[in-house]
Amino acid sequence: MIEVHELTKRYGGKTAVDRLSFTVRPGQVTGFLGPNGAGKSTTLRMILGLEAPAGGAATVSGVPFRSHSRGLRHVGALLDAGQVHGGRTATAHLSALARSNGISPRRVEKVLHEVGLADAGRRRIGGFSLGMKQRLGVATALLGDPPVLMFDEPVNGMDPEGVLWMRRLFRRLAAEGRTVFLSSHLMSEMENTADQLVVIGRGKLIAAESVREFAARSTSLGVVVGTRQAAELTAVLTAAGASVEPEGSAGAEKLVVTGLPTDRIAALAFEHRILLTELTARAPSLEEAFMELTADSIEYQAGQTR
Ligand SMILES: Nc1ncnc2c1ncn2[C@@H]1O[C@H](COP(=O)(O)OP(=O)(O)OP(=O)(O)O)[C@@H](O)[C@H]1O
Repeated sequence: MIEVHELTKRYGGKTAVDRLSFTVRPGQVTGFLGPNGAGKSTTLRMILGLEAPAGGAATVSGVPFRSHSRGLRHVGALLDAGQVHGGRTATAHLSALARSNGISPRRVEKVLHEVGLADAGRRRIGGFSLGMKQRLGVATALLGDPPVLMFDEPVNGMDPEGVLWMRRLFRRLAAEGRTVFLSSHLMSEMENTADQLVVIGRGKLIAAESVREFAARSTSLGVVVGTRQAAELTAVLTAAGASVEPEGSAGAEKLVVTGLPTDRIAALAFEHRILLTELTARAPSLEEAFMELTADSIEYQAGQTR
């Protein structure tokens, strides 16, 4: 469990994280979402005690991270995969961490195998691709078999096969009862992976809820109705209070109806003996819901000066 309470961080006059509070529970994958510069990395660094907050506090399994001796056995984190000593081999890197955290050296082979780097253990990290460095970062996070895992933009630089592998890994780690917290600026990365979402913008909490609740928040984009009796149906639906627009060109056989639910549209069509060829509620994608919700908190937008 990760608990963040009123966490605040300022850089000069700028508040990067603003009285942020949320809880990340075990047994689930929780996505940490926000546009670029929202304060995700800063929050993760404060949870890990790598930066001191200006206010508030964060605990991991009930205590501040710094109070955990042999930290890797309590929290595994992948923050910046590029930040490893390039001259060392993967095995040497992991072995040194295992020693200083009181972890059995046998874990090194095991985690290298787990992340698909079993054959690369003797190679120098400096020659690794970005995707391999991400895998090594995951191996480091898993080394101490910790109950809490945090990953900052983990799929950056991974190929599609690697992304799929990571998704499965996150799901499995959560199914094992661990707390799994992943940051991303892309909703599409969370859509098939996360159970819960913590969404922030400009350092402030925007939403903390399940993916399903998040999707339900966004306003419906209307119902697409197909019929060969478009004029007749338009008159009936308009009389019932809906607004009706032809989809695409005027005179089309598809209409976009807002202001009435699908079952009411179907009932009215049935009553007036109008045959429908399609009846589809247009739900916005999670990506659209995310963009709608964070639109006011984007720092840098193309074509706009602030
Ligand atoms: N060391 C620093 N000194 C000054 N400002 C900083 C520092 N680190 C972060 N910031 C600022 O704090 C804000 C939050 O940055 P942070 O990296 O936490 O955002 P993020 O959500 O992780 O973004 P991204 O998705 O781009 O990584 C940004 O405006 C950033 O410019």
